[in-house]
Amino acid sequence: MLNKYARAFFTRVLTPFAAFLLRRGVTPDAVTLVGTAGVVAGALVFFPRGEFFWGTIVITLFVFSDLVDGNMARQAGVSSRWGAFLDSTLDRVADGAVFGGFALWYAGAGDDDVLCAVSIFCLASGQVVSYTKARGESIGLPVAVNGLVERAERLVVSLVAAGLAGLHAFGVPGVGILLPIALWVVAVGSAVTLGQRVVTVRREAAEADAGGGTPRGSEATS
Ligand SMILES: CCCCCCCC/C=C\CCCCCCCC(=O)OC[C@H](COP(=O)(O)O[C@@H]1[C@H](O)[C@H](OP(=O)(O)O)[C@@H](O)[C@H](O)[C@H]1O)OC(=O)CCCCCCC/C=C\CCCCCCCC
Ligand SMILES: Nc1ccn([C@@H]2O[C@H](COP(=O)(O)O)[C@@H](O)[C@H]2O)c(=O)n1
Ligand SMILES: [Mg+2]
Ligand SMILES: [Mg+2]
Repeated sequence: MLNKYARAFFTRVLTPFAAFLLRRGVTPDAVTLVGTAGVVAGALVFFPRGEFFWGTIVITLFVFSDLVDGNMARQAGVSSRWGAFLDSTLDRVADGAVFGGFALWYAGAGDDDVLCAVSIFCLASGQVVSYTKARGESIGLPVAVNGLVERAERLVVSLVAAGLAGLHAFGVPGVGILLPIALWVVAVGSAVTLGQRVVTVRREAAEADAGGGTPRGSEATS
């Protein structure tokens, strides 16, 4: 949903900044790499210590690089298969760090086994949700569904909640509950999204197989 409705807005807002970086000789790949490093550092330095406010601020400063890199590549006319691969692969790394950071907090000083497990479920299910699309497309299917909770939703819901929960450290009462709520929402939403994508791939695969088309890709039927 956010990908559909918010992307156009952020493209407009970030285009001048992307153009500025290109003029300074910065490459889209550099933005992809630095952005991912910033998200990973923000998540793994701050979240395991329960410093959710500062962790979220650092991550937010870097996570928008994921919208800037593609914007730069398109403006410069250098969009490439390598860039697409790098972007998607490093998205998985960044997501792993964010939800891994939550899991480390709950496994340590946060001391909550259930929320640790929910965080790990968010991490794993998010990766599988993305994999369904990548694998479906690799065997020549359109995978014409995005589902309830895509990556943008997973990040926005969990980071907004983490940022607000972090205000607890500044004396704001009652905000600590927001992060557990968000993690449960992302976990349930990811499970629903996984179901939506699997059902779609099953239908598309049945239609393609019935049509007698040859599956694309060397491993298509493995
Ligand atoms: C006093 C208050 C304290 C609270 C502070 C909180 C402030 C911070 C709050 C929120 C910040 C969260 C921002 C998160 C933005 C995430 C943007 C982003 O990275 O989106 C990525 C997404 C997908 O990009 P790709 O096409 O490159 O990725 C594909 C995707 O990963 C697929 O995965 P799947 O969906 O299938 O699981 C893969 O299949 C595919 O391989 C991969 O290529 O981009 C979008 O979706 C575009 C829309 C982005 C919408 C962003 C909305 C932001 C909303 C609120 C922003 C709040 C701004 C606050 C600024 C504060 C500054 C300090
Ligand atoms: N280093 C990069 C990063 C991205 N691309 C291209 O942009 C597409 C992703 O666009 P986003 O707006 O989601 O970032 C990606 O599929 C590539 O075509 C690139 O070339 N190099
Ligand atoms: Mg990107
Ligand atoms: Mg990306």
